[in-house]
Amino acid sequence: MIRAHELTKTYGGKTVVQDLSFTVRPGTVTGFLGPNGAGKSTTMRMLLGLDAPTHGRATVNGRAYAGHRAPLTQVGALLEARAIHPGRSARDHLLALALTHGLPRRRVAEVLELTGLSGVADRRVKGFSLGMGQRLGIASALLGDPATLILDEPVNGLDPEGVLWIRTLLKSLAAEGRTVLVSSHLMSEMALTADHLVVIGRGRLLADTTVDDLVRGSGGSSVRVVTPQATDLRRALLAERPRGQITAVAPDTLEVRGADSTHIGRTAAAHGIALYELTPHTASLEEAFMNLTQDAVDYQGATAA
Ligand SMILES: Nc1ncnc2c1ncn2[C@@H]1O[C@H](COP(=O)(O)OP(=O)(O)OP(=O)(O)O)[C@@H](O)[C@H]1O
Repeated sequence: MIRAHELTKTYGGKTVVQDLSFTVRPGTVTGFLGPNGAGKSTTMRMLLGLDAPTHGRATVNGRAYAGHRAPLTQVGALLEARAIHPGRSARDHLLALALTHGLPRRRVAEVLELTGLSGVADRRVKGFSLGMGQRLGIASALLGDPATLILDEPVNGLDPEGVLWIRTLLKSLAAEGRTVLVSSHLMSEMALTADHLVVIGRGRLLADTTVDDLVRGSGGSSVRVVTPQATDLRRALLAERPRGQITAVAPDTLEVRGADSTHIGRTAAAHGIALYELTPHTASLEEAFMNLTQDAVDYQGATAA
């Protein structure tokens, strides 16, 4: 379990994380999302005791990170900036980590196997691809068999097979009852991996909700209707639900928000209106994220007119 309570971080007068409170529960994968510069890495560093909050506090498994006697057995972390000695092999890197933290040697072989690195365990890290380095970072995070994992952009640099592997791994770690907090820029990937989401923008909490509720609540879902009686259907739908939003995207095509396809189909049947097409469109997590964060984006590209 991870708890952030009123976490605030100020750098040289600029507040980059502000009054952030959330709880990450065991047994689920929680996605940590936010536009570039939103404060995700800073928050993760505060959770791990690498940055001191200006105000507020963070606990992992009931204590501040620094308060744990054997932190690697409590929290495994993968941060973007990794410091791995390039001349060392993966096995030696993990062995050094295990020995300095009082962890059993057998864990080294176990995590190498788990992360698919057994075959390259004795190669020097300096020859590793980005994806292999990422796997080694995850192996290090898992070394202490921790109940909580905090991973900053773990799919960075992974190929599609690697992305699938990490998705499966994170879900199985959560299914074992662990707490898993994972940041990512890839919304489509988070939609497949996470059950719960904490979304921040400009250092503030924007949403702490399930993936389903975020998508549903974004108002992005609509139904596309093709009918030769578009005007009649629009009138019939508005008579029943005056607050519904109906946009004519072509003379015979309506985009309806605020009514599902069952309701639209029944209304059309009741008025003898023929339908040629009735297609529900559910907003993607990407769309929901854009809706939620559009006012909290620091670096926005110009939109073509
Ligand atoms: N050590 C530091 N000193 C000054 N400013 C910092 C420091 N670390 C982060 N910042 C600033 O804090 C803000 C949040 O940065 P952070 O890296 O936490 O965001 P992020 O959400 O992880 O972004 P990204 O998705 O781009 O990695 C940025 O404006 C960044 O420039």
